[in-house]
Amino acid sequence: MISLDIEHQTSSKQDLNSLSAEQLSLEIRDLNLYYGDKPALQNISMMIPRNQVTAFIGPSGCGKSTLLRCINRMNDLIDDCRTEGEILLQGQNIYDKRVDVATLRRTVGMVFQRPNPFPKSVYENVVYGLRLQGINERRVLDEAAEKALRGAALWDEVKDRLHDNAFGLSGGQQQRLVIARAIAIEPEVLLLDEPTSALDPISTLTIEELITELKQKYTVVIVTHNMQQAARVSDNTAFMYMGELVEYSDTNTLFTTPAKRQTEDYITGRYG
Ligand SMILES: Nc1ncnc2c1ncn2[C@@H]1O[C@H](COP(=O)(O)OP(=O)(O)OP(=O)(O)O)[C@@H](O)[C@H]1O
Repeated sequence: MISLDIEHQTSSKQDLNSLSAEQLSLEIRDLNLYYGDKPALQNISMMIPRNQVTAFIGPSGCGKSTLLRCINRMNDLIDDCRTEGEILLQGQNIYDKRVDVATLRRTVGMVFQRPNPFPKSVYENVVYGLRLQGINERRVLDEAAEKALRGAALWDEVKDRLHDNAFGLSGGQQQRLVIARAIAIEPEVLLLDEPTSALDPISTLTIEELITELKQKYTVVIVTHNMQQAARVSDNTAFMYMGELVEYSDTNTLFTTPAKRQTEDYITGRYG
C-alpha cells in the first residue's frame, strides 16, 4: 500500500463536482480526443481547483499526457489529432476559435519530462518569455529573473553564475530553471509532465517541495507514473484507464478508500 504524507493537503474535503467560481481554475467538459480514428480520451469531465495540485495517474498509455496537453492545446501541433468538447479556463472555452493559442500558452505554462533549457545563459533562459513580449529594460528583466529564480528555489545556487551557460547546471537545477522560465511570465496554470522522471532522488525531493510551494501562486496539474509522488504532492488525484477517467477525488480518499475496483487494483499494484 502507498504510505501517505498528506499533511500539506487541504484539510477540509471539498466536493470536486461543485466548486464555486472562486475555487475553480479549469473545467473539462465532455472531452474526447482522437489520434486519427483511434480514440485516446473518452468523455472526460472534471473540475480542477485553483491553487491546488491535481495529479493524473494511471498505467502507461492511458492518456495522462494527452489530457495534460489538451489544457494548453499542445495537441494542436499533432497532425490528425482531433478534439471534441470544452475546457473552460476561468470560464472561457480554450477551444473557442477566437482564442489566441500563443496567449493561452503564456497563461498555461508547461514543463516536460526532460529538462529542456535553451542553449543560452541561465539569465537569458529565465527572461526568454519576457523578451518575446518585447520587454528589454535591464532593471525589469533583472527583477523578474531574480523573482522567478527565487520562486523556483534556484536563486541561491545560481546567483553567481547567471551568465554561465544553462547546460552547465545539474539535471535537477536545469528542471528548476525550466520552471523559473515558465513562471517568469506569471502564468495562471502550470502543467508538469512527469517532471522528475529523469532526476535523481534528491533532485526529485527538491522539485516535490517546490511543487508544494508553487501552488500558493499557481494551479498545478502534474502527470506522474509514481504513485508515492502523487500521494506526496497532490491535493486531488485523477485515475485514468484506457482513455477514461475512472475516479477523481481528493488524494487521501483516492489512495485510502477508492470507490472503484479498478482504482484499488492499480494503487495496490495489481496491474499497471
Ligand atoms: N502523437 C500521437 N499519435 C498517435 N497516437 C498517440 C500519440 N500520442 C499518444 N498516442 C496514443 O494515445 C494513447 C495515450 O497516450 P499518452 O501518451 O497520453 O498516455 P500516457 O498515459 O501519458 O502514457 P505514458 O505513461 O506511457 O507516458 C496511447 O495509446 C498512445 O499510443
